[in-house]
Amino acid sequence: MREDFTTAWNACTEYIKSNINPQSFKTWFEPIKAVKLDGNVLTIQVPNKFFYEWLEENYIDLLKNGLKIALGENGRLEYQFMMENHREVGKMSKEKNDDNFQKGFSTDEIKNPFVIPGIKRVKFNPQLNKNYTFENYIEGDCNRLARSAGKAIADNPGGTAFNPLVIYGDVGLGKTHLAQAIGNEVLRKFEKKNILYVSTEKFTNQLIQSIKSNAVSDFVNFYQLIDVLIVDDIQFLAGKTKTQEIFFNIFNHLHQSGKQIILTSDRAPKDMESMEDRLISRFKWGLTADLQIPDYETRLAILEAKMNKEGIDLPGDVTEFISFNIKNNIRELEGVLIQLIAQASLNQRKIDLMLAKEVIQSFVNQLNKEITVENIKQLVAEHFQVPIEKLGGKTRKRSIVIARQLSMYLAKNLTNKSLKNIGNNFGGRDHSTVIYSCKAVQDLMDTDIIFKDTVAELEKKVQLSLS
Ligand SMILES: Nc1ncnc2c1ncn2[C@@H]1O[C@H](COP(=O)(O)OP(=O)(O)OP(=O)(O)O)[C@@H](O)[C@H]1O
Repeated sequence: MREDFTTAWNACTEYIKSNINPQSFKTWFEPIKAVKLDGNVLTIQVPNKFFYEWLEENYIDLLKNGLKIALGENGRLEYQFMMENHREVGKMSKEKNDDNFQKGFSTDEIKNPFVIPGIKRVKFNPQLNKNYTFENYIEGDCNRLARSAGKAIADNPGGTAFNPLVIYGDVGLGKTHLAQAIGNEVLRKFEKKNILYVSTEKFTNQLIQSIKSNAVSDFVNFYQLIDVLIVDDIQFLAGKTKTQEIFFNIFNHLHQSGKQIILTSDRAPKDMESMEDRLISRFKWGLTADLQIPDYETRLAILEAKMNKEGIDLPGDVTEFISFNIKNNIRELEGVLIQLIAQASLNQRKIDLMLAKEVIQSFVNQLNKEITVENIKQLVAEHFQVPIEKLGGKTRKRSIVIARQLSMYLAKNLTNKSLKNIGNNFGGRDHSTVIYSCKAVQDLMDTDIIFKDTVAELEKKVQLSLS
């Protein structure tokens, strides 16, 4: 007597066969084997995960009806993936459980609790780092546009004009954090969506492996099932013609299907070399948002947020000193904090300005050794938002005159330069002009309390820039 599961599956496929064309039946149902019937749960074996996804997307009603005929109203279906056919693909990565692509195709006996009715889609592991969220992504002028576009996407993935969202910026400015925060937020809000974060390097390696094992279409199909695809560091696609071509196809498919694409890069699409024009033009379809170097206040806020997370408290002058001196890379800002904590606990040292200076020395080579007139001019020009060269010029515009006089005042009080030398640094002015400027600043400080605060703030900034 034939086994029950074969009988049940035959009854099911009998119905399916009479309702689809022979070619589709041959392609999608002949390779399936029934392997078990447990009560009203029929287990079938399919060649791979993609196969399963395809059945779910395209033939679910047929399967439901067929199963009803074979097992009655309460019939349920469970899936197993075949192992034998996928050894090749299974070799794709040595890391275990690291990679969806590998997992989807190679895991021995993934059982999908595929229940009819009320079918659930199999979820990939999105490969997201849970620590990267919007809550701990501090907002500043440097990232406002990218951050708010990211939030809009997280509310409506694939449904905004920001598709793709290309986030670009220098090393360590938070591209990965922001891209993953979007992924985590989508995951939280839309539990059913398939999200995947992948680095360009991993994407390329997967592709190479799939070419070797003759499974490129499986690779493409896998990526085409994703609802929110996040690809990090796409500048590494440069010069990789085949990877660009496949990525182009995946991009088009996802975009046309209203799926969200988020890309990060260390440069703007227009500056990407050795990249096909058709890809670059697609990168420009949505929004390209850059991350700039955060200003002092934002760096301080980021540092304080990290301290909160670590549960530590540093003296104000230390946090100010770090934030002032580590300007270009937030990863370095965190690095200094970690070093400080490590030094303090390993060497039993108190965290103070002295230790902070030592630690920072190992991160930044170009700490200022002494206050220079040039430093002062730079800080004052930044503060008043005037071009630095105007400080040495002839302009009599009030904001520039004040910035110029204040720079001279600070140079006289904070450096040991002579009046003549200071004057030379301001377009060859003579020593009496420097004296006059210092007096003008002093008078203004005596009458304008806000100006006095500004001078104190700038003095502090100049001193913080000292190592
Ligand atoms: N606005 C921010 N608020 C809080 N933390 C931030 C912010 N921006 C960056 N960081 C932190 O700085 C570190 C570096 O960020 P991230 O790895 O995202 O940078 P990246 O731009 O992707 O760097 P790379 O170019 O090296 O890939 C991370 O730990 C991240 O959490």
